[in-house]
Amino acid sequence: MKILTAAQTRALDQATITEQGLTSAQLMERAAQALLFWFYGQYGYGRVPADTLLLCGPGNNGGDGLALARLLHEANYSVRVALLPASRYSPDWQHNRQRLPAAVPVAEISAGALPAISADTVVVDALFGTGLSRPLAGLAAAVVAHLNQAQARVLAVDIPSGLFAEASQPADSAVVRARHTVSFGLPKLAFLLPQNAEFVGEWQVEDIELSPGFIARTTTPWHYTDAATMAGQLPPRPRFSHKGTFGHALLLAGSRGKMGAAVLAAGACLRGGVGLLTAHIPACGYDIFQNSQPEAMCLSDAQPDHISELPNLKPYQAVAIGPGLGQHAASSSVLRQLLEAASQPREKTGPPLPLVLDADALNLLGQHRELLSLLPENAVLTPHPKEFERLTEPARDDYHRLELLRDFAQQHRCLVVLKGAYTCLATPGGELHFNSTGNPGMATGGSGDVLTGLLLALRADARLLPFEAVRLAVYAHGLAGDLAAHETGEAGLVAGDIVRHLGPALSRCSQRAQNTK
Ligand SMILES: NC(=O)C1=CN([C@@H]2O[C@H](COP(=O)(O)OP(=O)(O)OC[C@H]3O[C@@H](n4cnc5c(N)ncnc54)[C@H](OP(=O)(O)O)[C@@H]3O)[C@@H](O)[C@H]2O)[C@H](O)CC1
Ligand SMILES: [K+]
Repeated sequence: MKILTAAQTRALDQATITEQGLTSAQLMERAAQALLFWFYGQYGYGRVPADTLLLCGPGNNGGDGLALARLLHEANYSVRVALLPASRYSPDWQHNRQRLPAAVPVAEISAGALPAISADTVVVDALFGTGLSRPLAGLAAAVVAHLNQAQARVLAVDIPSGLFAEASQPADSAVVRARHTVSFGLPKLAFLLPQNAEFVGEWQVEDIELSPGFIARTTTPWHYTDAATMAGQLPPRPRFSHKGTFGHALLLAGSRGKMGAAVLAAGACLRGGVGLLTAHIPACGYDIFQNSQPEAMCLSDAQPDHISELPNLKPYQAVAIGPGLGQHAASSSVLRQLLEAASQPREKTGPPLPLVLDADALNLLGQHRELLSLLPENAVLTPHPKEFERLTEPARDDYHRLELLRDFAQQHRCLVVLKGAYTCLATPGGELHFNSTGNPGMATGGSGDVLTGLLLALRADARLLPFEAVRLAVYAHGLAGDLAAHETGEAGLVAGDIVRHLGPALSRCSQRAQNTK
């Protein structure tokens, strides 16, 4: 699914109207119907809230609010409308103002007459949408402050008022703190950034049949990976396949006290469908590893507590390094040797050896930035924001972090998985793909090691292109976490639960699953 700018969204509106032979008021009616269904979903037919207040601005966002007020009134909700005065109202606002039944109370907001809002009022925030052209000030800001103070349940129409769709607003500007946001057609970039979570609340996108042709023609760096994107992305295993078909992966992981990271990554790699897995681990971990991962082969390092040797890379189709590695100088030297070896083309024309770098491998890269120039094309890096900062610089805000991320992936021609609530995959071509799966239960030790193992398995599978493999791994990892949380709850979820659910998660992304549905 694409994510468009506010300006592109306006053009999308126009294209939809033209292509489908609609009036703009008819498109607005679709938006209002979608909002009505949200109310039905929340309150059913019999349990309507005692007091629903619609705050309506002067543009089409306010027009949506006015249309919704009519529909709610017709559905026997007790509604009242408060209008923000302006010198100009959009034509569709005027149309819906006229259609509002006289029985619905309407008041004009003024500084001395802010609408009454109690904690029991359900408030629809239809003040400003994607037409916001500057931070809120004056009366509009006063209304928002008044609303936020009331702690009422707020539904934002399209986007919380005062929030820009794809840029930061000044730190102290007024923005509605919504509990729910119902948006139309496509998600907005703003919804995916942690700095906006307090405003956006729970969000959902409702289909109002916006022009698919226009969306397909429109270019954007931002994408949202959802179930529809991922259906059929994992190719079926051919009947006459053998373990060599799916690649032999090498995992360099573990140090004294951190062998669990190696075990979890290995478990994920095996559940990710790899043909063969060899783990190279410090000698202290040999029994631990062999006992817990009998399906994997194990190479023991000469050093008891950390990795100091790079095995011969010839047998392997992909290598991951980092989980539980530690930051010993000898392990740093192994990382350097690995990068040097991987940056040489394997065969004369073939692609470089697929690499996955995680955890301490990233910290070591941050300490030795000269190594960045050795990264082979399409190397996969999986930093969380702090690790990413060590590779680049502190970000001013979440939008700036996205710029740094995009630049880094383009400059080093690598695939960067910036981990978070909406994990963002940056490609060498400058695209940013936000992931939709996952839950806060996955914010627990070992969860990243599981992702590394799964990435290793899918990068070893030569049937998948580098970007496809990484996007699939990120999505399936989050989905496995979601499936696991159904059983354990979020608090009770541990990384091993994610490993156990990788199989079902991957099969939801497989072609066979799609065909049999
Ligand atoms: N496909 C869709 O997404 C659909 C969206 N719909 C809804 O339409 C809005 C966008 O409507 P638009 O009229 O473009 O914009 P707004 O309603 O957000 O507001 C525009 C008016 O507000 C003024 N404005 C802007 N910023 C401020 C501010 N800081 N303070 C005061 N006034 C402001 C602006 O005036 P200008 O001076 O900037 O010209 C306009 O008067 C979208 O969000 C959806 O809710 C459709 O209904 C269906 C399809
Ligand atoms: K709004």
